[in-house]
Amino acid sequence: MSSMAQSGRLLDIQSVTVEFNAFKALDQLDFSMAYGELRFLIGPSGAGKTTLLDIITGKTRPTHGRIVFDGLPAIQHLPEHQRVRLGIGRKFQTPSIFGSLTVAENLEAAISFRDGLVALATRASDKQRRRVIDTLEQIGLTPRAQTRASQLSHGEKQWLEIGMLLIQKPKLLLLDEPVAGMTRRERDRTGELLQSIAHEHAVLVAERDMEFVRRFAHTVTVLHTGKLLCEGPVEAVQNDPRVLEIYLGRAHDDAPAQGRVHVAH
Ligand SMILES: Nc1ncnc2c1ncn2[C@@H]1O[C@H](COP(=O)(O)OP(=O)(O)OP(=O)(O)O)[C@@H](O)[C@H]1O
Repeated sequence: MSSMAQSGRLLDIQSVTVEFNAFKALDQLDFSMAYGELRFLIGPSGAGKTTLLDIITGKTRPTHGRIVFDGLPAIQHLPEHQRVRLGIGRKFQTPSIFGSLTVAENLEAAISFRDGLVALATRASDKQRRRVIDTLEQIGLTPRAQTRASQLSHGEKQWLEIGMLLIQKPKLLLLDEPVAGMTRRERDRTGELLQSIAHEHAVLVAERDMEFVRRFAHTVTVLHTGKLLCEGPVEAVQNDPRVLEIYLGRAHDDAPAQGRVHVAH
């Protein structure tokens, strides 16, 4: 077992800076996550949340700094597809599912994505079928297994895509605003799903919906101007004077500021 694995750290971002021309979207950022941890990432618009996800997946390369993942000392040099193979999965806001295939067929197709193969033409093995059945159960879409993906509701499409990532067994799952556009009921089910998949997979969620964060987060990291402003349990973070200050006075939907901090559950 590697020393990273022994230390319990899956991801260790060390002093990472991302410059766009002279502008620093991330500024000497240190950030780490443990194996199987569920972490929420918040911060005002432009704080660097998406850029942080981008440097983990390899979409953006850091100007300076190092990224250690699962014991590998310098993954910042690796291209995106190699990071997928290491176990880094990402879900974007717009689902990338195959509308003409059924839910089960989408999951079958996803099994092979991580290895860079297309298995649509090949028949699923018993083991793969078992994985499809288990994943359907996990994402709550067993009754929809034979439904064409194009017929699913917005929330169901999002869960299917999460399932398509889970079936690839990522060590780290990155989600960008997973509950955007969802109904209250769908948001609740998504929160429960995220909590149920953590432990087996580490999950990092960039989120603006503060009510959702308050309900489902344990540990929260707050970014501001590309730096880590504070980190800790959600109750402490939402009352931290530095956090209140960056959101105060902003007529912003994502403000966790006064009067909105203590939302009844
Ligand atoms: N490719 C790019 N070129 C130039 N500037 C960029 C680029 N990508 C991001 N930025 C800038 O970097 C800063 C951080 O952007 P980022 O998208 O990471 O913030 P964010 O916290 O995700 O914001 P939001 O909540 O609005 O999505 C912003 O000021 C943005 O304009």
